[in-house]
Amino acid sequence: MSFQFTQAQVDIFNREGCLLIPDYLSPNEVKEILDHTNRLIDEFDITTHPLTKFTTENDGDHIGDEYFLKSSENISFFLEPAAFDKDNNLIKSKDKSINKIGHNLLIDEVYRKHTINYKSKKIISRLNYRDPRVLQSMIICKQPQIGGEVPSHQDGVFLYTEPQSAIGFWIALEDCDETNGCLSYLPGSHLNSPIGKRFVKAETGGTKFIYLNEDTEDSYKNSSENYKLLKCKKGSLILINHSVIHRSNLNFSENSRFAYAFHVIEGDAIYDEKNWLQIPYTGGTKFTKLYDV
Ligand SMILES: O=C(O)CCC(=O)C(=O)O
Ligand SMILES: [Fe+2]
Repeated sequence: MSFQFTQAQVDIFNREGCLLIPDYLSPNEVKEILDHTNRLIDEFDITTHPLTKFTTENDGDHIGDEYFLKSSENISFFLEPAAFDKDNNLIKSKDKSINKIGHNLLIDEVYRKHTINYKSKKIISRLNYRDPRVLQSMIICKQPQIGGEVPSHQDGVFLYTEPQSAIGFWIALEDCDETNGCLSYLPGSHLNSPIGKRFVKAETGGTKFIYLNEDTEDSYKNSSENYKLLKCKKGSLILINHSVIHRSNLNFSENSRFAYAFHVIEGDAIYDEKNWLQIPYTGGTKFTKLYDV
């Protein structure tokens, strides 16, 4: 067990808000996740997917909201809007039409073992988490040519705890650079950017934002030359602080940009019922432990 996570890396992460760790996964481990993901995509029946069948008469928004909210407990497939024409016909092959798969991949043994293990335990315990819980897990596809931009944001908006505690583990499954939409971030922005808004369940069903801090909202729009690019090789891990401002560009290359990401929170932080992501369906009251304390 040779994986090291040093105090020097902790210091960079605390200063920058993001940290790149090359070779977190071996080429064989990356291949295992990619092969498995491609198998799931092969088995996925897009013709019966609720979001390919809706028409304006049968309330696609409502079906979409339901499907999204329930994905907290299962393996759901989210489709790339640009894979459809204006009449909602699929214009890309199935494997090129998926935007994201989530949000609880831990029910699958392959994703689970690459999430809960001695390496993530070493990182999270060095960062002084007491009772780390895995809140969500997903494959992000960023398809060639249509994989859209992820606008500037803070993860604490979507994974809101008091005090803030979310941390992203983002693992490149393919090489990433500026042509296929690698991540980029505003160095140190987590140190002076209180969470700008919260993504919550709306009373009427669906989701909405509650605005908290306009200055942070303004700094999301900061000019792109201040963003630092996180170009990396497949197998790299990028840690993302809850408050750091980060984004990714659209993918205008011929290659996809698959990544596996999971987010962890502190189990004893307040996680209230306003948050979009809840686990009412599994009968549990708490998210999965990253490790047994
Ligand atoms: O994969 C991307 O482009 C964005 C990912 C992201 O923002 C995250 O995992 O927090
Ligand atoms: Fe993010």
